[in-house]
Amino acid sequence: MVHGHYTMNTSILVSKSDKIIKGEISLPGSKSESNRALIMQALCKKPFEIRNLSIADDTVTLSKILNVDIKTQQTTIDVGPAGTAMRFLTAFLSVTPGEWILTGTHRMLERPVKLLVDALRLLGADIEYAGNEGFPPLRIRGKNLELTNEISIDGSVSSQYISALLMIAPTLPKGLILNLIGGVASRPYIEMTLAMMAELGIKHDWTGNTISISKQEYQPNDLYIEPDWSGASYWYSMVALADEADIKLIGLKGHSLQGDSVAAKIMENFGVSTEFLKDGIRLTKENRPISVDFIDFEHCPDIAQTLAVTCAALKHNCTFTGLESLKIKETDRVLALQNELAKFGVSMTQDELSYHIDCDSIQIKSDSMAFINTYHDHRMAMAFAPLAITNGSLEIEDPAVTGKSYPSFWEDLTKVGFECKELETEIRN
Ligand SMILES: O=C(O)C1=C[C@@H](OP(=O)(O)O)[C@@H](O)[C@H](O)C1
Ligand SMILES: C=C(OP(=O)(O)O)C(=O)O
Repeated sequence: MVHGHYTMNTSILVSKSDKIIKGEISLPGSKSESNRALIMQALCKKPFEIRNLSIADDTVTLSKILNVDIKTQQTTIDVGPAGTAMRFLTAFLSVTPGEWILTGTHRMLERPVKLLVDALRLLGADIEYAGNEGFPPLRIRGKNLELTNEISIDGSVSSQYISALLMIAPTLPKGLILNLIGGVASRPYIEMTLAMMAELGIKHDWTGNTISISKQEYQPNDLYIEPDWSGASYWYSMVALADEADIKLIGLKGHSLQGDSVAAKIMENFGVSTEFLKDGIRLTKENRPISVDFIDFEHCPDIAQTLAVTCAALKHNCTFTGLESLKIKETDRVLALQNELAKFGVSMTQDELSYHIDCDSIQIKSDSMAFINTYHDHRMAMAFAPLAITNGSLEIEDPAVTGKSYPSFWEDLTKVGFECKELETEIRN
């Protein structure tokens, strides 16, 4: 069985002998909801429980930081590759007494935090760059933030900066008035933050571009974490690529806090029907022509790779927009997609803010054996894996990378008839 502990120098051979997928899958809890719940639990003076907390590496890391490292006053806090942990902790540690160095993986030190640091400094935070200006590592001295209660932030780069500020807002001496300028990217994630805060009694007002939160105490209330819709997107892709499919994803709901639940609507265009059941959702395949040639990912950036590979596998030309934030995630995801799709003769060309997936020179053949590089990005591995259905098999670099959000991914593939064989190889770059 393929599960869990891979070394860096492995790849995985994923094969599928037919185009039929059937089974029941229990996805991990949402990492976004989990990481918010953990921060709010740490900010709440009274205890409460979090049920179905994600098993994602990023969540395990954040939980250990909050429950062990900070409580034992460790100076160096290492978030690894977890972007939400980095951004949420930048704000959290700014109001937590102590002196902290906040750092992460090599890639984390290339992911910008300047807009968030500038905003926190305006509030009175003591943060210095311990490496390059604008990037982690950060030296943070936690204190009361008393300079002002009204600031502006550019909302077009990452919603994580805004979520980070909002979660500490009720604990600030005069609350927070946050003006969003320059647009709002990944908006559903901000709505998720506010909705989860509301579950813990925190009121807010969002009028126009201004979110106001007065000083309030988080009220304890047990939280339930819904399964991960971003992880569900790979199952939608598999169903879209199959000739025959019947997949139940346990626990998912139609009305979700997760913006990536829009996958159900987008994937309808690729012949995937979603039936909402009491205890989950059921995906089935209808063989009909694809009915979409333009998709905007501004508010669901994490499923862009899934859709790019789905289009490539189905030889469907499509235009994507809203990919700006992909360049500052686990890797430059646009570049990574361009490189890996090119291996199949699929191009992804930019025209101002649009990207065209062009499959006219495609070479996906059942006898060709592709090797997919994953660039330390869980979503590269998971987005390409469904291609085993149309390609017969493919080899994917560094299977352990999926642990960031979905550690049981390969094991779940084997449940629906994929063969996943771990291979010892040198990582090919
Ligand atoms: O707040 C969150 O949980 C997230 C917000 C999004 O980031 P951006 O707001 O930077 O797009 C998303 O891509 C990330 O995976 C999780
Ligand atoms: C972008 C992601 O995560 P983060 O920004 O939290 O590292 C992701 O999971 O796709």
